[in-house]
Amino acid sequence: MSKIVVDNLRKTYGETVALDNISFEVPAGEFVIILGVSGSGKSTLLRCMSALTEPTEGQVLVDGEPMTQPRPELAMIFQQHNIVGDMSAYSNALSGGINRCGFFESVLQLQDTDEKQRALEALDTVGLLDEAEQKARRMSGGQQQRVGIARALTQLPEVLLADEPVASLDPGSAQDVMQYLQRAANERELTTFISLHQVNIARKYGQRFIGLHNGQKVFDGYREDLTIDVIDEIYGDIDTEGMFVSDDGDGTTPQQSTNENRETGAAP
Ligand SMILES: Nc1ncnc2c1ncn2[C@@H]1O[C@H](COP(=O)(O)OP(=O)(O)OP(=O)(O)O)[C@@H](O)[C@H]1O
Repeated sequence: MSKIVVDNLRKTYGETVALDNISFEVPAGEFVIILGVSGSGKSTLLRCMSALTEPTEGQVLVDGEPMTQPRPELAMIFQQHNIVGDMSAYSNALSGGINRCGFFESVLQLQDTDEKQRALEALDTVGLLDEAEQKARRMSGGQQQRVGIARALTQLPEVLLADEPVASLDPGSAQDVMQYLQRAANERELTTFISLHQVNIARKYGQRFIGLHNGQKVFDGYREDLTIDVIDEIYGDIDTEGMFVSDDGDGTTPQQSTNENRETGAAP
């Protein structure tokens, strides 16, 4: 588990201000959702946190250490999961340990038993142990994303950063992937950051929420504070109606219940 400090992070691309002096602290083990519309700066924030992108100003500290280059303790999961289709789920998961063994050792799968055990445990965490030998390209989009999560877990990270991990999935697969991310974070006590644009999924799984709008942090709080007014501020002029429509199990949308709760004064 690692504590994260984001300190006055600013990133510009020419005239475009992708991140505008973002600061927050996240204690070890928290499950954080970064919310915002396309272009609000979510990917840039995650990329700066993992040192894949160099900030223009400011810094990210992991347990007090500035992030100046990518480190294996921080694993990144992408929307397009970047797994190798011709390799099995197991081989993809095993490749997450490449930082601990040499390139050729990894390509030739000469890892030791511990490494192989880690890959199998990671597949187990994401519910794919029975599919370990399945070629990744024969798997569904949701399963492929879970292979991507297993590969990240084999890295043995302390921090998991997932950039829109469910954006290209159908609603059912999106819920599955979120459940497995939550399970992985809980079982392995990971500090977790997931960027999403779907409010309903964010509310269902998030513990803490950071809202970005035009590169600025407009919200930082917990579920009970994520009111409809806050959501309006994060999403601006965009109609959020469609972002709430999904299977949450009780037949009401979070937007409805938030409105109802506001009227009755109850917590959402
Ligand atoms: N490499 C880059 N070069 C130039 N501009 C960029 C680059 N990366 C991001 N931007 C700009 O920075 C702003 C924030 O982009 P970013 O991708 O971080 O947003 P986002 O919320 O992740 O959006 P999306 O969900 O569409 O990826 C946007 O205006 C985007 O066009």
